[in-house]
Order: sequence, then structure tokens, then C-alpha cells
Amino acid sequence: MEEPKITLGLIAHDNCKKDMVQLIHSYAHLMKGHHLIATRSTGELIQKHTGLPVILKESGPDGGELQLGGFVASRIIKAVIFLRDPLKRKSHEPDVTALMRICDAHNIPLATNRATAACVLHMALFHPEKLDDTPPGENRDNP
Ligand SMILES: O=C(CO)COP(=O)(O)O
Repeated sequence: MEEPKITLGLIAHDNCKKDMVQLIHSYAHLMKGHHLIATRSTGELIQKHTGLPVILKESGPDGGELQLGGFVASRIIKAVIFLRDPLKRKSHEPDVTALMRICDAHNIPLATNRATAACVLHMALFHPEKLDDTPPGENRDNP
């Protein structure tokens, strides 16, 4: 039986974009058939350096985080990797907070640093069924 395909959301602040490209590159051979949705510059860099197709949304300051949050709320994105620069505050911080909140509201894994991102990617690619830890008989969206 074919494994379920996963849709991942990807965002990286400028100082973390190199880390994001390296991370996705190291898993690129396992990504075929899965879907990647990213904010614009992050996605363009991933496409350029890995050759993987990426669905590009707006840049963060233009609403990209909110668009990805919409995919989380629609249960399309199953995990988010958002490599954040802990030293820089962004003008669109409320959008970042909104994305994090909607991930929590829907119990969607959200990785904000490289170490956790590797854990989430590993889980998403090797044990996708474990991304949803909702106990049997409970509804993830209405616990
Ligand atoms: O701004 C961002 C994160 O806050 C991400 O947008 P880009 O991927 O277009 O740089």
C-alpha cells in the first residue's frame, strides 16, 4: 500500500534560510511525492538548491505566514517548519504569532529551530501516521 503523502509548510527568516536549504537538501531524496508549501523567498531558494517543486505563497511581510496558517486551519498542512531568527524582531510579528496559535489550536507540529525541524521531518517522512497523536475515538479538531 502506498504511504500517505504529506504537505509541509516551510518558512525561514533571512538569517536561517541557509539552514533551511541545507535541511531540505539533506532530506530531498525522501521528499519526492510529498508537497511543500513555502513563503516566497524561502520557497524560491529551496527550489533553486534542491530542485524540488515548491508551492510559493506570499513573503512573510506580505501575508505569507497567514496564508500558511490558512492551510493549517484547512487541515492541508500537516507540519510546519519555521526557522526563526531569535535575535531579530519582525514588523509582522503578529502574523507569526497567529501562525503559531493556529498550529497549537489544530495540534499541528511546529518546529522553530534546526534540531526540532530534523525531528519533525523525520517523523513526517518515516512515521507520518504518528504526526496525529489524537487518541482513537477523539476528534483532533474537537477534543
Ligand atoms: O518573512 C518571512 C518570515 O517572517 C518569510 O518570508 P520569505 O520566505 O519570503 O522571506
